[in-house]
Amino acid sequence: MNNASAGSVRVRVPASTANLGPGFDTLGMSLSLYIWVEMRRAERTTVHFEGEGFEGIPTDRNNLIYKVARLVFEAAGEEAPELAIGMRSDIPLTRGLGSSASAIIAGLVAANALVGTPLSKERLFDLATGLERHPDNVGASLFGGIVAAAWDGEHADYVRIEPPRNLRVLALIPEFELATSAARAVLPDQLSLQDAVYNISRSSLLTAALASGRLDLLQFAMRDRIHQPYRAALVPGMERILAEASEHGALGAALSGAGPTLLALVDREDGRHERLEAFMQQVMRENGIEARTLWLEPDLEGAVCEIRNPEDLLLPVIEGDLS
Ligand SMILES: Nc1ncnc2c1ncn2[C@@H]1O[C@H](COP(=O)(O)OP(=O)(O)OP(=O)(O)O)[C@@H](O)[C@H]1O
Ligand SMILES: N[C@@H](CCO)C(=O)O
Repeated sequence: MNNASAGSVRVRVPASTANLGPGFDTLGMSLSLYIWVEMRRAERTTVHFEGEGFEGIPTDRNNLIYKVARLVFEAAGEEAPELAIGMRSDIPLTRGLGSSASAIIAGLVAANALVGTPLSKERLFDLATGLERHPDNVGASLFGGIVAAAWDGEHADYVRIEPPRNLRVLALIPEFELATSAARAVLPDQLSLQDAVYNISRSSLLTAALASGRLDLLQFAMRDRIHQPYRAALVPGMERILAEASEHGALGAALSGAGPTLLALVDREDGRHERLEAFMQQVMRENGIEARTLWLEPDLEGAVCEIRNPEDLLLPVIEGDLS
């Protein structure tokens, strides 16, 4: 990711799914949906969006990407400059696919490259986790693959796991938005010892199963008692899909992050993909929810700096820019 003292940088960052069922705030997996962010120093901060879905997102220094870029300049001992920021994204916002985490990672990685890469990936991970408050989505977006991570309030440790080769992902994305803050507000302050043990055992088994390619264990290991049951009322149809997806060919199913997207993990060689997709769509329809499906792969690269193609700039050339 060395892009020392670049005048202008572009990064590509994958979406992610958090929790994978029981691994609440600790397990994440990156997905083959992307945000691209271009950044250069400018006389005045501007944010330029390409594509839809950014209505209401600030286009000045209040933009999330500008704010996180400032942190990098400050950590590198530089005064934060004004920035021209351009972005394009395939990641739907506020749907449980880690849009805020991928934007944070994009801002950090792009700004770091702009200053000459003074901060390590591990330092960027700490900064990102400090902003999101949990390391699951940001870890997966930064490192790619599957990430198991823990945060002590200042520092996040992690292990990256290469996803099993046969793993494919079906995402069922409802039309409605569900803010992470709203989906966290329904969670209880305290848990019983039984529920804590239930989740620790499933989450440990799930991590070991993913690391060793034991896809046969996912159905059992992806069960959860500490967040999905409380969030079920926010996502009509979720309970039935999680309970029955395996009968239609899923290896396991979960609420993606804070929802409302639902995720089924499948074996790419299983012949029941269409049947599973039809089942999940039908349950949503029966609950009066419009939803679309996307077949995705685990992303293996995480955040990468891209060489820009001069014919394919996200940022319009702005008179007076400094590069
Ligand atoms: N590219 C972006 N630029 C600026 N702000 C963004 C961008 N992407 C997301 N955000 C901010 O993040 C918010 C969504 O964050 P939220 O945590 O609620 O959902 P999510 O990250 O999509 O899902 P989850 O965290 O459950 O996976 C948006 O409403 C917006 O304020
Ligand atoms: N682990 C987080 C992911 C959403 O950002 C949650 O489930 O609330």
